Amino acid sequence: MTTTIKPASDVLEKKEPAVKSNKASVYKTNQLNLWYGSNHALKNIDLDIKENEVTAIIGPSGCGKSTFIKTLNRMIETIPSVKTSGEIIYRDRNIFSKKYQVEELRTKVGMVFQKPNPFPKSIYENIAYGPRIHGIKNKKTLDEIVEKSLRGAAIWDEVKDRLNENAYGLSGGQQQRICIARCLAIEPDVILMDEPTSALDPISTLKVEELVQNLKKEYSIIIVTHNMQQAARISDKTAFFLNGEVVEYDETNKIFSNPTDDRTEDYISGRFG
Ligand SMILES: Nc1ncnc2c1ncn2[C@@H]1O[C@H](COP(=O)(O)OP(=O)(O)OP(=O)(O)O)[C@@H](O)[C@H]1O
Repeated sequence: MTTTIKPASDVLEKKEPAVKSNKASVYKTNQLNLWYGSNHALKNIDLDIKENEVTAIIGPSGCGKSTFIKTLNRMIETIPSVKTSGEIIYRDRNIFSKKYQVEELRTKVGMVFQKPNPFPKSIYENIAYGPRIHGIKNKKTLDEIVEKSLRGAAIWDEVKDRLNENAYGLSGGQQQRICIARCLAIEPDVILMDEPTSALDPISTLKVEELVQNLKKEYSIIIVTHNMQQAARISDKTAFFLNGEVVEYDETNKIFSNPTDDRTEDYISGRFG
């Protein structure tokens, strides 16, 4: 019997990037580091985040999830002790470049926070506020934007007859969808969500999760969550952060069914965190 010896090129394992996709990138981070004073909170983060997907950021408390997501829209730079190195490329431009105006970035990248934070204004004014700031004054146009945004956030039917009431009179879950509608009103490209359902009851959580799934047809969504079932349910890709590093970044199915790194396995199976 003869044995065929394969050429070395066939035998050597080709090193492929963990996440392959033909979709365009919305964000690419290259060797991103961030320090709060001497605390090295983000370490050499290289992530390629694709458009029209839901990307979940998971990991134990203090691993840098919120820091990372806030860095993506430059919210973090308001903290005086913060220093960064590396690049964040958003649609082909480095957002750390001195020429990049933060206001421009914020029109493209909306953010939804852990606690619903509507303005103490009417439901209508909450949504019309952003477009007004961007110079839209025509009442009919504003009416259309308000309706479209509230429909987009799956809350139109619940509030259409009370648009002039204060948004504070809504439930927490409704307020969070108002905040999402407020975000949609400026027609962003990306929506960043920092634990958007952690203050909500299970039914409101489900509504927001369904909404996120629908929104990815038009937007790219990056969501920080402590809830691993949520990450598994709604995201396409998952990045597992630990001590400021990305341990593993891959298709969500892969991360939750067959992770490559033992630390990912330990975390998702509840052995720590
Ligand atoms: N404003 C700040 N000033 C100084 N250090 C901070 C600040 N915010 C976060 N840190 C530190 O940066 C590290 C990462 O914190 P971060 O809030 O990003 O973690 P996280 O993964 O979002 O945690 P959690 O799940 O508890 O919200 C921690 O060591 C934290 O103490």
